Amino acid sequence: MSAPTVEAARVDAGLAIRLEGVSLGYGRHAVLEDLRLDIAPGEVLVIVGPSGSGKSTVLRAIAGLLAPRAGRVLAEGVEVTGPSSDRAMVFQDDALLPWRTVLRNVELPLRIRGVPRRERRAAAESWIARVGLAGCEDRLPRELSGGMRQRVQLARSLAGAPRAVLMDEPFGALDAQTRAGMQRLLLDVLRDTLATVVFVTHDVDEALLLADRVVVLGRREGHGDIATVLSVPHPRTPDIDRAGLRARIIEEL
Ligand SMILES: Nc1ncnc2c1ncn2[C@@H]1O[C@H](COP(=O)(O)OP(=O)(O)OP(=O)(O)O)[C@@H](O)[C@H]1O
Repeated sequence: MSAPTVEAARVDAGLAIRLEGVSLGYGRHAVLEDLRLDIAPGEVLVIVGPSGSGKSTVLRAIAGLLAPRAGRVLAEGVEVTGPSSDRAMVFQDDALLPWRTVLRNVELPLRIRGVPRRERRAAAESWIARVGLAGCEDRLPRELSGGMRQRVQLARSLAGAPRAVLMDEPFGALDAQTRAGMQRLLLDVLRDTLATVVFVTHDVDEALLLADRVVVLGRREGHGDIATVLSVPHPRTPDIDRAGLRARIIEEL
């Protein structure tokens, strides 16, 4: 049997993700209960909510890093029981391997998929150029700025052609200008990928800029620790009442 190629690794559809009555927590601490959410293939779904509302916890469950206490997380109808290269994570903290160069970090998901050396090098170089880092292939992560390291993370997560990209405050540590540049870059690269994106942020304006749909995790009176979910439709139409939508999200927080 021949080794898989980049072509074979490329997917032509985003992942459909379903949270079916999912309850999540740590030890005796319940974080969320009976969460129901359908994320459509190719959708950019942004989760906002106050600190501690469980945004990262939901993302971990979708990534297969945290098992639900009740209910199921389904990817394409199949229960998620662990991590998969189909679902790539991008973290706020720098999750690059510090001893590997930019090129070798970006190549990693392709190597894991068994893509032959020459092909994975070409794909990694093309992604590095795509995120504006051509010429930095041989640098180590510590030789890069925070914004550049996030670009490498983005390139690495997309190089493996995942069907879903799960992003946990990826731009949270960046200054305002670098952050705005990364948001533009993300919108640009997402146009060319069919991957489903689940993006966690504190920032309502970032949510409105990136999202097809925004989910607000918020605490409601009488629900104690248990958060509820509110979906705000956000069609990409020029006449959308952004101010009204923003006010509504802030009201729910
Ligand atoms: N590994 C863990 N062990 C125990 N409790 C945890 C763990 N991770 C998170 N928690 C708790 O679960 C709750 C939800 O945390 P989570 O990180 O999902 O919230 P968040 O909305 O992402 O917060 P933030 O915006 O501050 O990152 C919090 O009360 C937190 O203290």
